[in-house]
Amino acid sequence: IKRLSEYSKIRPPYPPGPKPKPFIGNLLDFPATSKEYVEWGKQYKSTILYAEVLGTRIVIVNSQQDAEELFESPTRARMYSDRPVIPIVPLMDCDYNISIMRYGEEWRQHRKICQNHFNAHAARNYESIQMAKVRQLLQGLLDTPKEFDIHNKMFSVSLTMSMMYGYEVESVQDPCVTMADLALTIGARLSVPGGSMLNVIPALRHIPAWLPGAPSYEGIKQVRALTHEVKRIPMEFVKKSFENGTVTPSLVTDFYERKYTVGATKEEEEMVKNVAFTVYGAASDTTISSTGTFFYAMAANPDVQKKAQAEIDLVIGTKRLPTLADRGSLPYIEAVYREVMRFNPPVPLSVPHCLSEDDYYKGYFIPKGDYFRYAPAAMTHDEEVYPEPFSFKPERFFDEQGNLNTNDRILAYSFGRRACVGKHVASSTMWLLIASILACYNIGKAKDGDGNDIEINAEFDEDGFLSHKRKFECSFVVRSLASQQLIEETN
Ligand code: HEM
Repeated sequence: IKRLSEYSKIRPPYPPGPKPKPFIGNLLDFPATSKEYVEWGKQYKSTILYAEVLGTRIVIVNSQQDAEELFESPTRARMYSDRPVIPIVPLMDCDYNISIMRYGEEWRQHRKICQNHFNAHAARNYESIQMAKVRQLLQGLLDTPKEFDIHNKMFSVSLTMSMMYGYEVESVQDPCVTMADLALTIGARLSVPGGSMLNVIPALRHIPAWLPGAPSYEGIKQVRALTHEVKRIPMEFVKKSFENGTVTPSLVTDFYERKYTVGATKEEEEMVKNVAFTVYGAASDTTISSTGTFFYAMAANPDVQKKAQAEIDLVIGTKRLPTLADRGSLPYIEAVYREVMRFNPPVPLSVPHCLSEDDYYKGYFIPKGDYFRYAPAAMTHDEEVYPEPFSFKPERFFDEQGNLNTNDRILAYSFGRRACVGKHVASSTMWLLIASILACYNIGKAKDGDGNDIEINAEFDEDGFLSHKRKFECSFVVRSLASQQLIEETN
């Protein structure tokens, strides 16, 4: 097709999608939620779709098969691994972030550090921190069960800060947490194509801020100042812990141990810091989202919960908490984990990739420079693959003989060379959390003042990047005195 179109100068069409309006394109009809992509797919009878927003061309893939072909086939993987240039990113001092780096040598070197520290084998090094944080979570749920949302957040951010810096977060009000959250929220809002005029017309940055019509720099300055602090505070902490002899193992402290003994270059130091800063943003909210989905799924599906608890009681008993060594012996818990990640992929519409060369696929033209996104939420709700996709059914991951089936690919971690490099850490964290909470707690509906069940809404909210369970109430009741003692003894 490529040769033919070059020869005839007639190119194949873009994939189907809604007709763009002048200048704004599809800004007004661009889906606000991932469910709408499934509808678009049905409406335009295609698993590959096309839209334009303020001059940015966006291709969206709704099917796993297409995503595997485009992101992973040896002939295409490289072409689909770049990230779009977002002009506002360097102005906010956010170009340290690996997940938005252009595909190239700088990204490759950072990715290598990530792979060395988060591959399947290395991920096991984090088990003692994961266990300690899960136990703190269990204790928090015992002390103030109604505050399960806060415990969820505390678990995720304290785990990440501990793994990266050995930094002990005291509360979700820790300045490092509040500032990072604010920087990520404002930064994400400004980084989308329509988030700032600087993304649409980069040359506007040459207009002095005092001139009428100049773009606003308020948000940019705020993100820059917050990013500076979020980088400074944990590094100060690491420095002090070396001075005071109170260092605990973590990615950054291990690096400095090495630097002070065998030496390391300044470039390596910068890269390790960049990895640690990136992981806070990449790991925290995604884990919070997955845990929120798990809490909801258990409260709304008591039968699933009972089945999972029966398996834990049979295999582990009630005298100890689960460990990662139990993972292979608890297939139903494994299926609950897979179903949590399927039911609500935390990033329902992927981080944008960018095409580095023109491509021709399924008779469509996909030009170089296009934003390329895939919709994991559309894939994990494909009725052909997952019948009754909006029901929470871990049973879908078993074969007819009652063994776990081979569908163990977690689509929420994405495809190809930019796929989540922390997926082994994320997987063990989520598994341990699920097994430990089910071992100790019954999650159920909360009661109102008259003792009636409070119904749980089934809604999830999407902010353009992440999907989170909408706020709901539920109860955490410790399963037995033995469970309570286990929690208290281990804290
Ligand atoms: C449930 C938890 C998690 C989910 C669902 C998740 C999902 C994702 C997704 C969808 C991407 C973008 C992939 C793409 O662009 O195609 C990503 C990138 C990334 N993730 Fe995760 N993630 C999780 C946890 C983690 C953890 C625990 C770490 C680190 C320990 C991590 C580190 C990263 C990094 C560094 C990137 C950027 C990779 C690159 O651009 O080369 N993530 N993740």
